[in-house]
Amino acid sequence: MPTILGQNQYGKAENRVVKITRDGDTHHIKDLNVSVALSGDLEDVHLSGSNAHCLPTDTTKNTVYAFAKEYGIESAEQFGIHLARHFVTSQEPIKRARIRIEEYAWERIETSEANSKFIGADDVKHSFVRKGQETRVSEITYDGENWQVISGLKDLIVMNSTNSEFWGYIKDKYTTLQEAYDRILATQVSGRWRFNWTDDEQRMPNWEKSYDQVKKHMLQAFAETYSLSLQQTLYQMGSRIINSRSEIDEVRFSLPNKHHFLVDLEPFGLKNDNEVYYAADRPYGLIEATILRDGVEPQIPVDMTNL
Ligand SMILES: O=c1[nH]c(=O)c2[nH]c(=O)[nH]c2[nH]1
Repeated sequence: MPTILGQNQYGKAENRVVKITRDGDTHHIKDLNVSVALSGDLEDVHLSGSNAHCLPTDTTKNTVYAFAKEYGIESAEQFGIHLARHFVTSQEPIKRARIRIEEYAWERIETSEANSKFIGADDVKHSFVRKGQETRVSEITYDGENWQVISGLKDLIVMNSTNSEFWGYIKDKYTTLQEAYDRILATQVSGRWRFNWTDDEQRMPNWEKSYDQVKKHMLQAFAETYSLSLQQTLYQMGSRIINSRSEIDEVRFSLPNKHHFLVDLEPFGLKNDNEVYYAADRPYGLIEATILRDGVEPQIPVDMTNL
């Protein structure tokens, strides 16, 4: 039976591009997920195996990253218009380009009072929390005598666009990681904290206020820590909570290291001055630890995902 080729399109989907614009020590983020779909005179590619009309999907990916550097990302729409026009006007066989973009919005983390005196500003100029609510979780257990209350959150995404280094680690024959003296540090916080309240109904913590304060201290510690590893940042976040909230004795964090790799733009004659990053989703480093008030026994389960 004869067959014909119907509608077809191709391109690289979900190019995760993060552009940091540095205005002195004030940084701005644009964080996009860009999908390219091209169509045109592509019958031969499908029917005869000739790739003479095929602009590789790999090239469409490189174009997204190179354009982020060359033209910047003013808005998703402007960036999409630029890309679509480029593909259609620069390659004869390409007649139509569809650029789909998801944008993730970030807002600045407000600084603590002590730090604002120190830096003379109300927010940390390179620390961001992704917009959109985290999920708040809690687990309450009662055995007829004692209560155990564990609260927490998941999917709180944060980023420092500077003040993060990672070097001085073990190097064996499988180590290829380059030491980093100025990298992006980003994570999706999953945290649980245990209250020391067990039975006194008169002295119950104010759960709502406690949650807001814990989240605030956690974010401030993330923003204000000059990080030599995510492990060190995690410990600072936990101890800031224990030290500022007397109702909490134990904190556990599970922090995926959301890697941002600098894109090599040299092949296109462009210098990437810590501006354009590829935001990888997997694999990721996973850093987990419990921080305890001195003298207390750990009770938060190690595998928090069941919580
Ligand atoms: O903060 C980090 N901690 C690590 O243990 C680690 N390992 C790695 O490859 N990168 C990083 N970053």
